[in-house]
Amino acid sequence: MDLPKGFYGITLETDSIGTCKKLLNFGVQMIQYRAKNLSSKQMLNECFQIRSLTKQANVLMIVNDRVDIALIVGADGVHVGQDDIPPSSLRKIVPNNFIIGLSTHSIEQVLSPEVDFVDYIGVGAIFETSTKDTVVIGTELAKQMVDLSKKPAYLIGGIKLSNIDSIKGIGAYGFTSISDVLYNDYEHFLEMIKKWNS
Ligand SMILES: Cc1ncc(COP(=O)(O)OP(=O)(O)O)c(N)n1
Ligand SMILES: Cc1ncsc1CCOP(=O)(O)O
Ligand SMILES: [Mg+2]
Repeated sequence: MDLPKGFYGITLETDSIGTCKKLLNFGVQMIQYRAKNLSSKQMLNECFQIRSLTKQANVLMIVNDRVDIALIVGADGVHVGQDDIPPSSLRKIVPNNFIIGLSTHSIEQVLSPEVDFVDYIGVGAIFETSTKDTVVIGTELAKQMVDLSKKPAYLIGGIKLSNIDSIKGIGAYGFTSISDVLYNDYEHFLEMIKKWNS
């Protein structure tokens, strides 16, 4: 399956199953399981449930950080950060066609040879966010990164209905938004998608 253009969903750690179901009801085509504070056993249990839900819906499932869990549950891919196992090493243990995503925060990271081993990059954080303590790069640097990227880029970080107009000009392949999508209703999500596509 091709990587979906536009929205890429990410679950909320406090209710991974509920937020996965919400994203599925919204019609999201790719969902990342993201939990930073659970035990491996809890994560595995949740990932088995999310694999079953996403499989039924024919939706791509990506696991954040944990390639071991992704492989055990039969997820479609893994998303890693700059301090995780590098994509070139991951490729040695994952099946063919396994999706690998990599977070990037600078031009140097976008031009790194590691990007040759990934299917997409994450670019951010674009704006301030309370979801993660992270560097904020702003829209100008994000545009330069997207322009230089050989791979599809998803924008992330502080993206909301109220600021989505200001990121459209970046020309990214897609975007993700955790809190603004998951703390609001379907109408809000539809408005966001409408603005992104306009
Ligand atoms: C699509 C996407 N882009 C970036 C990230 C952030 O990943 P990372 O830098 O590893 O931070 P954590 O999500 O692990 O806190 C992402 N998860 N997804
Ligand atoms: C995981 C992550 N990586 C960079 S910013 C971020 C959090 C994005 O969450 P929100 O959409 O709620 O700002
Ligand atoms: Mg990570």
